[in-house]
Amino acid sequence: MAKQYDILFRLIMLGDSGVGKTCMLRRFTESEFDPSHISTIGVDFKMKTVEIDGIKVRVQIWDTAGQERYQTITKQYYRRAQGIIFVYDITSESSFQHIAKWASDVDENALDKVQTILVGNKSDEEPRRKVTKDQGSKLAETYGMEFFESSASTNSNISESFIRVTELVLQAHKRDVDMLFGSLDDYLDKAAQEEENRSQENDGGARRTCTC
Ligand SMILES: Nc1nc2c(ncn2[C@@H]2O[C@H](COP(=O)(O)OP(=O)(O)OP(=O)(O)O)[C@@H](O)[C@H]2O)c(=O)[nH]1
Repeated sequence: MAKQYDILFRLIMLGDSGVGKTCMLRRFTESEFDPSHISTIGVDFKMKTVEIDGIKVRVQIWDTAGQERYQTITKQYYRRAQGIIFVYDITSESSFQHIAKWASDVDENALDKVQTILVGNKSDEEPRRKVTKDQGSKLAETYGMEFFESSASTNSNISESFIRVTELVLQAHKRDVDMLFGSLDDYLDKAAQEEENRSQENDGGARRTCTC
């Protein structure tokens, strides 16, 4: 059977227990909202295919447990993610403060090239708001991330957040994607050129230090 997508990326959702990670994911992948809170145990995942600039991207989205006791397990998934969605709840100041902890865990465990965004969920809960939009946006700026406020309940900014992080991942891996879509000739020419460069370097005895 023909492949239904062109490229696969892994995204991971991180944030305190109860901020709405599972609800956001269900809203995005199944267009559903379930108001009950059944804490995720360890890690769960869902898939969805989105089309960006004519490229069919299959996203595998890992929904992690926010509870502290599962963090040894969840950290093992960080290195395999190309994109991360940090989530806090706009009605919970502590979930917002803990973003610093989630971000530092990612610094220690994730890939250098990983793309991140910050999402303040439950924007429908305006009367119970504890974290202003400005605070969210400033924190995101500090970490060099893009920022969204979303609501899984009213379906506000849910697909926008998931699609944006996928676009960022796609841009960050543009070279691989171009290679995938370039003609075989281009690919072979490039491989031959690289091979030639390598053999010239070896012949000259020159050694280069990779700074990547
Ligand atoms: N008002 C409102 N409630 C929400 C929203 N998203 C989630 N909730 C509620 O918040 C609670 C927790 O949602 P979950 O999605 O289970 O939270 P989680 O972050 O996955 O929690 P863990 O699995 O324990 O890490 C549930 O009772 C949801 O109904 C939202 O956008 N608005």
